[in-house]
Amino acid sequence: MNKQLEQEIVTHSTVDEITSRTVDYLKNGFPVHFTGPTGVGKTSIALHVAKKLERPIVVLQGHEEMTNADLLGDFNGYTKKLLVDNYVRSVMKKEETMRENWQEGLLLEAVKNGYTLIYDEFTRSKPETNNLFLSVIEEGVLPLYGSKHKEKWIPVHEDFSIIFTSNPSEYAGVHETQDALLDRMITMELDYMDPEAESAILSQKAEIAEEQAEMIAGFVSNLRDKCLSKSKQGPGIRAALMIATVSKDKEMNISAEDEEFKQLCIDVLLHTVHKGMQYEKKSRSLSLITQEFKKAFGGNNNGK
Ligand SMILES: Nc1ncnc2c1ncn2[C@@H]1O[C@H](COP(=O)(O)OP(=O)(O)OP(=O)(O)O)[C@@H](O)[C@H]1O
Repeated sequence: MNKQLEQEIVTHSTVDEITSRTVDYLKNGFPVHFTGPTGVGKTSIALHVAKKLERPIVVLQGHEEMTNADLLGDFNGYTKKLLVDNYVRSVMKKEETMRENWQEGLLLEAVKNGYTLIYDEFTRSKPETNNLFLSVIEEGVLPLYGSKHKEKWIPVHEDFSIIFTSNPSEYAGVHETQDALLDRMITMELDYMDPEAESAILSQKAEIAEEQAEMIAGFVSNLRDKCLSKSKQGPGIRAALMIATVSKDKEMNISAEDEEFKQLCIDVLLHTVHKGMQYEKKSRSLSLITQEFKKAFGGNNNGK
C-alpha cells in the first residue's frame, strides 16, 4: 500500500474547509484539481478527501513516460503452462500451453469499479496521454483504443471520482495543462500553510513538543518568505520535518547553542535557500540562515 495512504492527516481549518467543499464538488460529479507549490499538502488533502468518499482509492503518479497502455492496461509477457499426464503408466502425455498475461491499467480499473482516483502531479504526463481524461469527464466513457480490448469503450461507473494535483507550470518537468481539461475541472489553488498549521503537523509527525515545533516552523517559514519575496521557491514543510525528525532522533537541543543542531539546519536548508535567494556567494546565504537561526533559537534552551 502507498505509504502516504496509511498516514493520518493533521487537520487544521484550511484542511477542513477545503475537504468539505471538495467532497461536495466530487459528489456532484465534478473533478477537482489542487494546484500549488511543492509541499503545501495537495496530496495529503487529496487522500483525506478520498477517504471521506469511502470508496477504494487508486493513486496514479504522473510522469513523462506515461502511456495509454499504463492507463488502460497491457499485455506484459507470457505464462507457459506444462501439463504432464502419466495416468496410464505406459503413456506419457504432455500438454504445453502459452497464455498472454494481461495487466489492467489503473484508470480502467478505477473507472470500471467506481473507485476514487488521485492523479498526482498529472501535468508531468504528456498532454496527449491525458486526453483520455477528456472523454472520461465529458462523455462519461473511457475509450479503449489501441488496447486490444474487444469493446471500443466502457462506461464510467457512477461512483467514480477523480482528484488531480499539480505543481505550477514554471516547475521543471511540468507540461502546460490543456485548457480543455482545465475547463472541465474545479481548480483550487493551495498555498503554503500558516506557521500554526505547520507546527501542528511537525509536532504530531515528529513527536516533538509544541513550542519546539513552533520555533522550527517559524524559522523555516521566515526563510521561505525571504525566498518568496524574490519570487523564488523557498524551503517548505518537508525541510521543517527533516529538522524536527533528526533533532528528535539525535536528542539535540533545539537551541542556538547546540552546534550539532545548527549544522543540521544548515545541511537541510543551505541549498534551497541559496537557490531561492540567488545570491552570488554561498557565504551570503549561510549568513542569512545563521542570522535567522539565532533569531529563532537564540536565548532559548528548551532542551530535548
Ligand atoms: N495536513 C497534513 N497532515 C499531516 N502531514 C501533512 C499535512 N500536510 C502536509 N503534510 C506532510 O507534508 C509533506 C508534504 O505534503 P504533500 O506531499 O501532501 O504536499 P504536496 O503539496 O502534494 O507536495 P508535492 O507538490 O511536492 O507533491 C508530506 O510529508 C506530508 O505528509
